[in-house]
Amino acid sequence: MNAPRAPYLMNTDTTFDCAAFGFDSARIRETLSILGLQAEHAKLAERIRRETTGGEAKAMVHSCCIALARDRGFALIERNIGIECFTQTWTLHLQCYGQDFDTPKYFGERLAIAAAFVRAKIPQGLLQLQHSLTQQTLINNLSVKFADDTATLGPLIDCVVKLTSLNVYLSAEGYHLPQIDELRKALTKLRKETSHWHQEASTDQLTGLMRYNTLMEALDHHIDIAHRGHDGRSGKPLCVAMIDLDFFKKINDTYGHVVGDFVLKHVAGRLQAAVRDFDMIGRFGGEEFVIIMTNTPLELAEVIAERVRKGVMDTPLHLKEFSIPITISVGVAMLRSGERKEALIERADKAMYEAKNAGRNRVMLAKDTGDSGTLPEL
Ligand SMILES: Nc1nc2c(ncn2[C@@H]2O[C@H](COP(=O)(O)OP(=O)(O)OP(=O)(O)O)[C@@H](O)[C@H]2O)c(=O)[nH]1
Repeated sequence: MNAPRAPYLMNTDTTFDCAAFGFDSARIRETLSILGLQAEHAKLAERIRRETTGGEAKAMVHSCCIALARDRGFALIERNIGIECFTQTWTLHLQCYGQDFDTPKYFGERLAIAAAFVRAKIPQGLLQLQHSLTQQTLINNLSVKFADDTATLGPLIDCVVKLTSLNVYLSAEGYHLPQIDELRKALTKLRKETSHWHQEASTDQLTGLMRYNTLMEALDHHIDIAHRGHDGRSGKPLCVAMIDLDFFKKINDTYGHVVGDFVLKHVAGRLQAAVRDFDMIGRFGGEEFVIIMTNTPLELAEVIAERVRKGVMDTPLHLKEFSIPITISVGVAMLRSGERKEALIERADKAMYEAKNAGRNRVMLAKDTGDSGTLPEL
């Protein structure tokens, strides 16, 4: 006889797929082996069905239910599952007691029942109590039936205890999966929120570029990498470009502060379009930006800075009837051996002011940078 399906699972989307609960055939075998359940127990279970549960299942469930009803959680079964459904399922399980206990179907159904209990918000203890009452009733019945035949009674009781262990174990596992799923969902949500807040905290609201603090942290980090493992001569080249908009005050004065903000946003976009994917751009403050170029010798940094300058110059901002020409002045400096970020930024800033003094809209290199390709000594 095939094990009938538990009634209160019929209207759910629950499958009896025990693989979904992490039970493949190897784990089923392992579980049975740990619990000491073997082929002989199939025969013993069949005897138990014949002697007791086959004909007395209904009466057994009825007496167990009286005991179970004393538990406060029982009201939840009444409300969320329905007593008839619950007792029907229990009766069916008793009628098929231990049948096919070594099959994925047996495992899947018990795991799914526990999951249905979780969904119905019924405490795990109640399901465990149900198993324990079943065991007790079975042992009582068998003890009465085989009072004079302890040789038969012993293995039957052993079989009941082992099958109860299996059922209790499966109900605990079935309870954990939805709980782990919930935890996983909560964790994913938390991770998303954290990454959102991290993004918010590290991004300049107006331009979408890195904020000053994040930019400086990144610079510190990459300077460490550039210095690390070298003997003062063989570190990886790192360059920074300090960028300042030309006559930005005039733009503000002419078109207003709001348009000035649009210009800053527009320039940020141009900078991003002109650099390489791995270059880092941040807003240094007001109308100043910084590009960090890792693993980049000075000649290459100059080429990139020139591309950035041209990109901004060639793309005026079109806003309503206005076409606002924008230019930038850029100072580029390459990290020297042992140099910290403050000194590096200062040299790039100085070069940028030289670009301003030389007529603006140009790129100037910090003079004392030394040979490109290696970190020059101080
Ligand atoms: N719209 C807008 N303006 C800003 C912002 N931050 C700074 N500014 C303005 O940027 C202008 C910078 O002006 P200055 O430092 O005189 O420099 P400049 O006019 O660009 O001239 P040079 O740098 O010498 O070419 C000031 O008017 C600031 O008010 C901002 O977030 N939005």
